[in-house]
Amino acid sequence: MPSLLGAASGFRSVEPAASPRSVTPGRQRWDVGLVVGRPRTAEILAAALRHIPGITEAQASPVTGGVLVRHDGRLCAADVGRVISRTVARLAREAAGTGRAATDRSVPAPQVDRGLVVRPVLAVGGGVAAGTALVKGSALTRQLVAVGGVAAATAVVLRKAWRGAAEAAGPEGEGHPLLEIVGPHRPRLYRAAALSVACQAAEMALGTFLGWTGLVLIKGEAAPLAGLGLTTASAQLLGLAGLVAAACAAVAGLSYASNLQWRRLGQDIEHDWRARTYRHVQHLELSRLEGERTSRVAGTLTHDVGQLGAFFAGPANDVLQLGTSLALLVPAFLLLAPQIAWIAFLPIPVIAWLSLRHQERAATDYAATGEDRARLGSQVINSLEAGATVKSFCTETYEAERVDRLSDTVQESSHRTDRSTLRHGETVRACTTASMAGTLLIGGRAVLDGTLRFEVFSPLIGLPQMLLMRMSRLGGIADQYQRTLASYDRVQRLRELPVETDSGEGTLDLPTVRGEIVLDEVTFAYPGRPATLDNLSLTIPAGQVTALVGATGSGKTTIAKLLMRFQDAESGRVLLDGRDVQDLRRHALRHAIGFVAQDPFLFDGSIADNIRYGSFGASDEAVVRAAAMAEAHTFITTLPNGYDTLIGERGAALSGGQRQRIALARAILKDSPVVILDEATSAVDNETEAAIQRTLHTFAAGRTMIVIAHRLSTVRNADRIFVLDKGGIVAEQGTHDELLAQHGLYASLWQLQSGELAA
Ligand SMILES: Nc1ncnc2c1ncn2[C@@H]1O[C@H](COP(=O)(O)OP(=O)(O)OP(=O)(O)O)[C@@H](O)[C@H]1O
Repeated sequence: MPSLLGAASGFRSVEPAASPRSVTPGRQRWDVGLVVGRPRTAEILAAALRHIPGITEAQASPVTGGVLVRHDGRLCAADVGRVISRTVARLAREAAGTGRAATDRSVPAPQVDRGLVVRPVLAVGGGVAAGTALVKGSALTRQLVAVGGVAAATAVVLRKAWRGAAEAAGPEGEGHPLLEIVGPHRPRLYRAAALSVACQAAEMALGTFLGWTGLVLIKGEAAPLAGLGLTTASAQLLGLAGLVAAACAAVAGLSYASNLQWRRLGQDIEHDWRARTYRHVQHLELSRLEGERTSRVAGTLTHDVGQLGAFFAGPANDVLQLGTSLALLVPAFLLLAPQIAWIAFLPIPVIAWLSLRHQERAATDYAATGEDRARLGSQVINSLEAGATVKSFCTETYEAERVDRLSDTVQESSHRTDRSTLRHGETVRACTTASMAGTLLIGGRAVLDGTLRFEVFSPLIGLPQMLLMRMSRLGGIADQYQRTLASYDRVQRLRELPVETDSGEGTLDLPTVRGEIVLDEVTFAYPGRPATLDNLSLTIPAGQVTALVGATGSGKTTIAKLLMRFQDAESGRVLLDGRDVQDLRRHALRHAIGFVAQDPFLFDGSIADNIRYGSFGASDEAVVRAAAMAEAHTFITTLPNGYDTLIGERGAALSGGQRQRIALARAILKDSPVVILDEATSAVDNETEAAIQRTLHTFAAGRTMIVIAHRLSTVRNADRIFVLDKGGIVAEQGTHDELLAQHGLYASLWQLQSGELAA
């Protein structure tokens, strides 16, 4: 284990706070305040957790303080919790400073930062020089030293902010998170930036022309215009009218063009990230996808991705305009009125420092608010989807209270964030106002003293005000920046989930697939659960109907999942026509298998669209044929719009049996050599099921069909029946008659069910 001292240097007091955010089988999310803003600490915590046997993956985010841990069956949820708490506590203790050196070789030893030596020397040298200049120098030198001090402070603060954000992007980051967000759209970013700079310059010019106009009215002339040959006051006013009109037009045109570019950039970024992230989500391993809350994933794809674009559509433009104002104004002031430059720009480092501090403090709040919102969204969707269950149990009030409680939590965390954001905004505003007053007073005194000419001071009064007004928006910008980083972190976490990859490149020629399936000593366990299948071996012959029946939870569906590679066996092999399914491309394998799940999913659309799903080129006739085979045609034709009937979300406008028949028709239309029907007709009546079996008899010819069912009448005609018991053990096998003759589990189940039927 590493000594954690190096990572945590710089802590004064550290609370070992670690609280669980969500715990699901095999996966936990925790909030660890200790790592917020401390990338190296986060790195070491993750490395330490990864060392623990049973923990398969650990990530810690220095932006949000979120720690994600995945573990296998060796650790139960409580063990993982204890391990995280203990590790965080140890990290905190070592952070407090034991004086021991880092010992873990897995974590790189801290590099000696040359800057740590050079920077203090420069700072002391600069300080001595500045002090001497202030004591012994002329008035002008003193002013210049003050301006230099302001500029240096600004540079230090901004540099720290930029580096802090870049470090927060993590060691794998290509650069600053904002540049990573922009990605391939940098050309548009540069175009938008150039237009903003031009627009800002035009605005400054406009401000100057207006200042000159005031000067002409008060003093009778503006010296710079006299140099252009405009000697009389009226000629100067006329010239200024033209200049102001031209500057106004330039500002309007450039502002329109730059805003358009920024907005386009925001939309491009949003579209790009959404498309890329959604594509990634579509290719996630099914087990990973099932481990994530749907509403959380949906929230990331909508709200968080939207936030990435929104930052560039608005605040990024503001930052650039601010930068341009600074770049133009600072030299102008230094050149024309160095006496008042320091007071005009004093708020800049102060505001930048305040913004930075606000950003650090708000990071955790934003992450927490985001999580609370995700939980609320998930609960709302769950409650709405469970409408019938809620009403049947009369739990409307209970559900409303659950949402109320979560909403209260969101409200509280939002209040906290809002309070600190507003406090920050108002502090910034107070600083800018104080500076404006200071510029007027000190500049005015300099004019009265005769050390500053009124003609010079007058046009300059308005310009810093423009800048400082803009600076008052820094609070909002820092707020948006923080939200954007938090959103980016959530998007990245989603994109870090592993996608399905093909370990083998094997393809299948569908017409030649016979469909023999062999499970050879297969063992499989879901994360954090005991083994579902324990050394299971069975052979499903090609071209026959094989049934899997048995106790609920005995692993029948799991066998189907292993065959389709929704999950992979821990040991043993699953073979299709003698080839290990892991050597085949997943798409090739899945094209060869038609699957009707226990709870089939129907999309919001027409019946025809749903049957055609996955076989998009199928003709109308083929759709009708498949529906007829699934005994669905008759009920479909009785609907007012027939095959064009819209069935609502998840097929809500159909009965359970009708939904199953649509799903069956979809699998029939796929026309694959292997078909798995997992309780595919459990919701249809006996008569319809008998009819389906008659038609499926023709369909099954030459295919391998696996039928999973609890209702034994569904499987009695199967060529072979496997009776599974708990732990995925084959308790009995044979035909219906053979199994009855064995007087075992199957026979007693049959007696029970046929007795029920007869009763
Ligand atoms: N995604 C999952 N994560 C964790 N455990 C799971 C998951 N899916 C299934 N299980 C567990 O695996 C075991 C086998 O489930 P499976 O669905 O294969 O059983 P089954 O025989 O098809 O049951 P049934 O007849 O009720 O449909 C059960 O104990 C179940 O709780």
